[in-house]
Amino acid sequence: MAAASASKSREEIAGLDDEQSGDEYDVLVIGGGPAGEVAAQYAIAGSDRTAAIIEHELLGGECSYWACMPSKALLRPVEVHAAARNLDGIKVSKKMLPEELLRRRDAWVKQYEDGGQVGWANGIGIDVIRGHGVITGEKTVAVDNGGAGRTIRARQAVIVATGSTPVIPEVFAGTQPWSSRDATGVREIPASLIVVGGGVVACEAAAWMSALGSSVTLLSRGTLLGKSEPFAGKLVAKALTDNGIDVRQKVDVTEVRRPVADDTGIGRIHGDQVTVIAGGEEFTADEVLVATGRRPARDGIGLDTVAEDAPWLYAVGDASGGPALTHWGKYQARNVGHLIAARAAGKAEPVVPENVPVPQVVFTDPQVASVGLTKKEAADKGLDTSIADVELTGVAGFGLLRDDAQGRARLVIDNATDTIVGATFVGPEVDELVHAATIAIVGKVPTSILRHAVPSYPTVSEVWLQLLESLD
Ligand SMILES: Cc1cc2nc3c(=O)[nH]c(=O)nc-3n(C[C@H](O)[C@H](O)[C@H](O)COP(=O)(O)OP(=O)(O)OC[C@H]3O[C@@H](n4cnc5c(N)ncnc54)[C@H](O)[C@@H]3O)c2cc1C
Ligand SMILES: NC(=O)c1ccc[n+]([C@@H]2O[C@H](COP(=O)([O-])OP(=O)(O)OC[C@H]3O[C@@H](n4cnc5c(N)ncnc54)[C@H](O)[C@@H]3O)[C@@H](O)[C@H]2O)c1
Repeated sequence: MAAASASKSREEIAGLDDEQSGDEYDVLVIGGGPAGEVAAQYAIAGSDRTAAIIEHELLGGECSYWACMPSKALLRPVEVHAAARNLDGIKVSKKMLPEELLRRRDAWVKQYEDGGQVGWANGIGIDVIRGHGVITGEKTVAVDNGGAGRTIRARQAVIVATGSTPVIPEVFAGTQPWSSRDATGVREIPASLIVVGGGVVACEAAAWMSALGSSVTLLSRGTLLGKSEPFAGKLVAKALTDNGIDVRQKVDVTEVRRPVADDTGIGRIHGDQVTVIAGGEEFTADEVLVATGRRPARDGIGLDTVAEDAPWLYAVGDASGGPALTHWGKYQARNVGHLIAARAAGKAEPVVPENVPVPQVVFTDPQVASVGLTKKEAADKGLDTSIADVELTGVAGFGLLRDDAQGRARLVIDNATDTIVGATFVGPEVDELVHAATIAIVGKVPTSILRHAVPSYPTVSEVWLQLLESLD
């Protein structure tokens, strides 16, 4: 499943097959993750324009096979198990079933086959071209598929949707640590695992690897989920610790030692025991997962051959450098697709509002569901705000969810407009709560009006009543 050879030079790729260099599409997309797929779809929808997606691995991208889908397929049973273990009237075994969990993961990643996605693309008139795409000049992309190769021209637009790659700090050089692909694609469950990082991948992966039976130590340079409201990281750290994970915060990794093995296949243990020195202490484990962020995959795709502001060149998804989230990439892709379609049809360009808030759900237990600005981000922007804080335990519907339910919610309100600019909910199953806040922010609904949005009893949404009344 490795990428088609990227080792040929751009000149070699460009000259691979002159016979096929007459290929043309209206829209060419490099990278078939969720953002690339949606951009292609919207760019040609309802027209006779043509589009092709160039993909060097699996159509569907990181999200479908190595990120969102497998991680959530693994985390959902963990959450349901915790809920069932904490509900009077239900008795369940303390044990999870690791082999069954991995089978569920395999089903959700379609056994790492992309036939379904290719069928979808072809069904809506998008061609899928296998190979590694490199921009070689104006509106021109060379495709290296390890064989003849092709040079393809775009009549209207080239969209870069190449995703992102993990950032591995220098201290891990030569130690072949696990990346998020190994954690989501786990085949050999290490008896002990060190997770380095305190962001979303680190927290989620610590949770599912612990449920699979690994003894997990999490080493975070800062506090957990440092980009969120501080209470989110605190509640998640407490829950991970209560579940037997050794959480160390504010420790820096200064040294890593490990003899590596020949077999470093995805999800296999990559070598002998690893020793990590962090915060002056020595930690030893069977494997180490590095989850220290990602960067846009923009190297080696020929962007240096063209002006980045060329009017025919677009970027969507993680490759754009915006928030690295599937739903955000798809939102960008819908906007870019609509824009390309409008330009092709000579119609007015669609208007995209400014400051659209970014939502995110971290699928730990408790979950962290947030949108827009944190209290600190609002203060940094110079906004005069009011803060509504509520313990979710005071909400009847929340208490009914499970006997151990703990959580907290916060609204950040801009006093100048009396509208919400940020919201965070932390607790089990709060994921669906956040969209109400997203709608309130996008709709700029004043809190005086929101008071007339009556939540049903006894649902968790009653937290909205308490949040708004706490402002009085
Ligand atoms: C472990 C993990 C869990 C995550 N969970 C969530 C989640 O729950 N919710 C969420 O919103 N986000 C989640 N994310 C983030 C999400 O996966 C990304 O934001 C999303 O995949 C970005 O989509 P994309 O289309 O921009 O890029 P990708 O999904 O990375 O797709 C890019 C595609 O381009 C291809 N490609 C790259 N270069 C070339 C080239 N030169 N030629 C041809 N093809 C190329 C790649 O093979 C790939 O298929 C998670 C990330 C990780 C790591
Ligand atoms: N549920 C979701 O929405 C979801 C799930 C997983 C990933 N993602 C997205 O994928 C992207 C990547 O996730 P991530 O967790 O890798 O990144 P992140 O940016 O969320 O977290 C990176 C973590 O690594 C730490 N770090 C950075 N450099 C370090 C270094 N040199 N040494 C030690 N620690 C270091 C940071 O302090 C931070 O805690 C994010 O944008 C995230 O939002 C989303």
